[in-house]
Amino acid sequence: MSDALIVLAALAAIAAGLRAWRHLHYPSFWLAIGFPLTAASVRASWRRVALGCNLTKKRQRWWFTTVPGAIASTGLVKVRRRFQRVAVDTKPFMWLPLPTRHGWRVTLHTLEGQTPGDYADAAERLAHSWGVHAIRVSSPRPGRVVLMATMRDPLVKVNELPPSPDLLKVTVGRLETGQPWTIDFRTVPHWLNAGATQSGKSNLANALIVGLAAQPVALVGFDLKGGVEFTPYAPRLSALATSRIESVSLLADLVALMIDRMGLCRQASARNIWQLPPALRPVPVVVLVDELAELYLMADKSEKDEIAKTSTALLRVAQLGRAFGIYLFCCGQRIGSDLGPGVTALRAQCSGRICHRVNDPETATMTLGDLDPAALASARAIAAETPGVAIVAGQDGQWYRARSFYVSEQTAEQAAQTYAHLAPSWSEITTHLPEPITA
Ligand SMILES: Nc1ncnc2c1ncn2[C@@H]1O[C@H](COP(=O)(O)OP(=O)(O)OP(=O)(O)O)[C@@H](O)[C@H]1O
Repeated sequence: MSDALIVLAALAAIAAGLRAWRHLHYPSFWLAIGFPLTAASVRASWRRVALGCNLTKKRQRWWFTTVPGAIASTGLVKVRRRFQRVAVDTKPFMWLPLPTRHGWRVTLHTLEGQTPGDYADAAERLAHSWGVHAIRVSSPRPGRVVLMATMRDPLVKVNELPPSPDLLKVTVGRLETGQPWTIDFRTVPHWLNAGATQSGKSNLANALIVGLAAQPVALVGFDLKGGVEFTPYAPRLSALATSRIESVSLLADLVALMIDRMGLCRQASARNIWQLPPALRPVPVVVLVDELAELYLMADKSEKDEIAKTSTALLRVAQLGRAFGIYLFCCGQRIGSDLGPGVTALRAQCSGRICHRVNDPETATMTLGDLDPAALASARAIAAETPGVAIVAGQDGQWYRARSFYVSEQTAEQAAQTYAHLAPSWSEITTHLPEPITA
């Protein structure tokens, strides 16, 4: 009887302990106990880890060494200790690790002949040596490398979409560093968002619509999936094209609007609309394109002219739109050079790149190819079970693994209804424009 009671009491104590552990505030627990232990072990193991990851260099040092001396009367060889110059393995100097929300970071001084690329190549080996989820490498200035370690994948669960009060700036998710993932059209005006079906492209577009809906911007949609994606958001859209024919005319409007704004800026001696006095400044326009490939696919030769017009107009918007407050966000399952030179030229204009899970290596290469090859490898490794995870490049010239906040169609629809009164009418925006020449 008493044994059973002891077992029960022990089980109750373990259960209570586990509950308390689950409710511990992770960062404070991490700061108080986890981080000091980890930092000590990182510092203690640095020589071995650097040696194992080929990050050391041989340097000549004055060192006490043992050399064979004279033969003693016993017949044994006497050893002598001598101070002499020998080649020793030198590890890069490591500052004290600092705690971050999801792990730690540490600054290193590179050794002669080393580049940040050498550390990026060794990142996976470093992560395995220290038993962490991932190591990311950045270089704040020449001669310095920062290793950022994440202890566990911070993208397994991301929180609710926060409000986005700044104009043309939307926090759409979280980066693997724990920082917010922000799309800021004024910093990076044009974006390519690629991903296979069910990879999370539309979810990201939903997050953008929810973030921008409350802002004084005009939203324009090109929904080449027959309107199924953006029609529910029509109350907040100023214009929506759901077919190639409608796209040709809407793009002609956008080009005419851009030319009109050019004239306005020229008259006011301004280089862009942001230099205009607020009273004269026209409303910024964010153009959302879903299924980019549909704009370029040709079923028969009769569509050739239409495609050429669409392609040229979209490219002009991408080339000149930034200064005149017209921004692009283009989504596509497949963005390959086989779609024609228009796509390749458009891609070159889009400095913001988002690559969700993709089916073909070419789309990943087209989206991220001219970035670090490691970004490409990371994009190919995105699992189907993690929709919304993407490799993101843009703002600061670096690439990151990130995950968008989950935003259901219902939430985006509700935002579109709530802020429908903020949608500028397209006819008002374009009323003073000359008739576009479509022939
Ligand atoms: N960040 C996310 N977190 C959790 N679930 C997500 C996330 N993003 C997308 N999902 C889930 O993945 C599913 C597919 O997402 P979404 O519709 O955005 O994919 P898609 O790439 O637009 O697909 P398609 O090209 O077929 O329209 C959604 O039903 C949603 O439940």
